[in-house]
Amino acid sequence: MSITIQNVTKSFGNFKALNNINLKINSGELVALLGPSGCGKTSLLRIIAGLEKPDEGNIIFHGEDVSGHDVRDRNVGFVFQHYALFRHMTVFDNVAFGLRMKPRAVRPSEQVIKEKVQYLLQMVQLDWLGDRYPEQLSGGQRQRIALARALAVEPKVLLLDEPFGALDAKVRKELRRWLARLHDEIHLTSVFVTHDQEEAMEVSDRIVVMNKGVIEQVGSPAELYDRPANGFVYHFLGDSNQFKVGDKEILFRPHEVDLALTAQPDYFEAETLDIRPLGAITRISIRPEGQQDILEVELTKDTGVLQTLQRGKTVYFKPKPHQIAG
Ligand SMILES: Nc1ncnc2c1ncn2[C@@H]1O[C@H](COP(=O)(O)OP(=O)(O)OP(=O)(O)O)[C@@H](O)[C@H]1O
Repeated sequence: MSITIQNVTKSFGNFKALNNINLKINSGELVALLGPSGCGKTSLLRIIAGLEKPDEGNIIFHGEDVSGHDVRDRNVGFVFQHYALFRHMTVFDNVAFGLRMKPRAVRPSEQVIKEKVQYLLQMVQLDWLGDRYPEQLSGGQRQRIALARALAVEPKVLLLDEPFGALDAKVRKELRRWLARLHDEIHLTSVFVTHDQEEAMEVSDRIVVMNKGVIEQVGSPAELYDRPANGFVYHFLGDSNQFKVGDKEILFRPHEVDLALTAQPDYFEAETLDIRPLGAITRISIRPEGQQDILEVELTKDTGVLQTLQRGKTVYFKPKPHQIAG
């Protein structure tokens, strides 16, 4: 099921939360809406779902304009960050809920429901938890059950709003890898809201970078990282340094620098402020001669210069600046 978003605009009072959004999401794609708080990600997701009406514009599911359709008729599954499971129901009953609520004419038999719920619980790898109640689960398990519940009614589109936002960093990482693998298996058209660039890069086929109600750029994680359309995308997609050379500012990422212990042509002098081994990489903070701003440099831990580099000592650096289009 492809999704086309056409000229969508939405205001709350005088505030334009979405300004003429156009986007095509291909069938089976996993797309992240990425941007800072308040940029309009959730509003766009709610408009796709039919939970919110745009002031202008259309939502088209696989060639059919669903703009006038109610949320119930759009066949979308949701997982929200705080989308609580029903507390008084077991895990099994939570997942079965949507199927049991179907109109009698299309409702599957209890036997079919049972098989389906078992299958879904296996898919989220929690089939041994069917008899438990939500409060007896960890946060990560609850989110997986919420996903199984969303998938039970065989939605055509899956919408996830910061589904792992409330979890600790390690569980979050595990769950997003698991989600990416699951998506590889079932290929359900999915849209996923996050403000975390690492999450977006790790999970999605394409990323939509949003800012202040508009789309800044759409592309694969590698495209956005290597060829950002503007400074906003560049800064949002990873750590960056700004360095003044004369009256020009150059931008580069921490790994886009060479360090040397002796003066070389095209290298700038700096003071070594800090050296932090972080596992596979070592992060070095340096302050260029005559400047206030501190620059971050990242080298792989076996880089030769690290053998002799010392805090407080002079170092020479050569940025490999990034080209930003536009
Ligand atoms: N129901 C509403 N009434 C008034 N303003 C709203 C409403 N919903 C959203 N907004 C405003 O619209 C803007 C976009 O909100 P939205 O929730 O879409 O942003 P977001 O990118 O999802 O942000 P976050 O990451 O913080 O959830 C925000 O400035 C928000 O305050």
